[in-house]
Amino acid sequence: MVTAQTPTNIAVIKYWGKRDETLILPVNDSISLTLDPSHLCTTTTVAVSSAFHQDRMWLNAKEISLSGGRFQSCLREIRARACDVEDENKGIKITKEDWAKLHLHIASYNNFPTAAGLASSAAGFACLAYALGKLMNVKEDESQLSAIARQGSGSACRSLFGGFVKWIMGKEDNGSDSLAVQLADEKHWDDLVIVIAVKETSSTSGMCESVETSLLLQHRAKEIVPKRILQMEEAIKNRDFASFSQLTCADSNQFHAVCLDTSPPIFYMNDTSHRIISIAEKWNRSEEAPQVAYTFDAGPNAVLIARNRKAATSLIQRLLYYFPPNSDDLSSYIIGDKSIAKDAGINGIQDVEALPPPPEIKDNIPPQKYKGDVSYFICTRPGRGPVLLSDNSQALLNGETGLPK
Ligand SMILES: Nc1ncnc2c1ncn2[C@@H]1O[C@H](COP(=O)(O)OP(=O)(O)OP(=O)(O)O)[C@@H](O)[C@H]1O
Ligand SMILES: C[C@@](O)(CCOP(=O)(O)OP(=O)(O)O)CC(=O)O
Repeated sequence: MVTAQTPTNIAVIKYWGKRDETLILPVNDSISLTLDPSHLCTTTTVAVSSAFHQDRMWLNAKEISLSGGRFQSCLREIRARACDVEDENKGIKITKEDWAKLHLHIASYNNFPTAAGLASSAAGFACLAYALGKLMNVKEDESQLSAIARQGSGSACRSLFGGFVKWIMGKEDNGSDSLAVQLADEKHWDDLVIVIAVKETSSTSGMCESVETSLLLQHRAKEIVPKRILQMEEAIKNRDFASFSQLTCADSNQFHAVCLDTSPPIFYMNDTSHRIISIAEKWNRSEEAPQVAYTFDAGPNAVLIARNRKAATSLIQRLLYYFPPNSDDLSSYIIGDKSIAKDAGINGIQDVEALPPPPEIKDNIPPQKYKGDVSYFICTRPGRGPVLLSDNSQALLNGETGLPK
């Protein structure tokens, strides 16, 4: 039995469009930032036993079917790379050939909402590939494992590493060169603070329709992204926040423009998303240098990246000014790293009510507030890649029965 923990990630140069739907091969490279797994992560336990009669999986304590093509691809690919496992003390001997006949039990838990626009599929499939790789003594490195996670969900391949990660689209038809590499680890640019404004919605993907109908997508993949990838790599290398912010915002906006250019058009952002963009743009323009970058995936949640802690405290003040909570319970309104709100002088609802309008609001009429339009905020930072949890008390399967605890 093996238990692993894997982070989620947010793309700053987006993946949108596949050239192969089954292998999940993209039409362009993408770059992401891995988020701290102490705030958003998947934990997965995988177990093997000759007493198991079939492959079974439990997600968030409910049994789910493994018959889908994406799960089957991951299981097939990992089994094909399994090696001998021998542990004399535990009396375990499994040969390379045995793995094809043995069945698996898998239990996984996301410490954040599943299928709500927070990239559970990314953390989930990365954790599955990583945990199975360890269980089956797969000798390949994280990049090779990323090519397996990719077949579960494209963005999952980028969760095999911490820090900044690039998914290289690759050229081969069989997908062997479509994998993730680390650009810089999580310590390289650890001033950054991430605030996610969450409005939970179920996610639907219109990626396939975009590929079929959007001319802008073709132009983006061919002409825009290749240059942006180079500029983004340079910005990350130099910790150049002005370029990083400009590229991140422009790429998110272009991805949503592609969605609008799809037939029928796809709208992922809502009024709150648009308001957050305006707040960030207005604030950035009022300062000498950009303080915050924004990016949105296939849903309305805003992912805001502040240049440092000081900017993050100013950001949280602005966000709470415009989007005060519906209830007086701040502890469930700001989750994750609560120290940012404390630094911003926000200890209770009275501090939110006392916040002055942001200085960039020039006219004397206080701007409108949008109470309750954000469900909650998650404060986090750049995070590390997958790890094994060796303490058996953290396992999600019972070692005796092989069933969820
Ligand atoms: N821990 C997990 N282990 C394995 N698979 C998972 C896990 N969590 C989620 N998934 C898979 O991902 C699917 C949800 O992916 P979906 O893309 O709908 O939502 P999301 O990734 O949470 O949000 P979004 O893609 O909009 O950011 C689940 O139905 C399941 O198949
Ligand atoms: C908008 C995105 O978040 C798209 C992510 O798409 P998925 O990885 O969820 O799609 P599949 O490969 O079909 O599983 C941008 C990104 O993460 O790069």
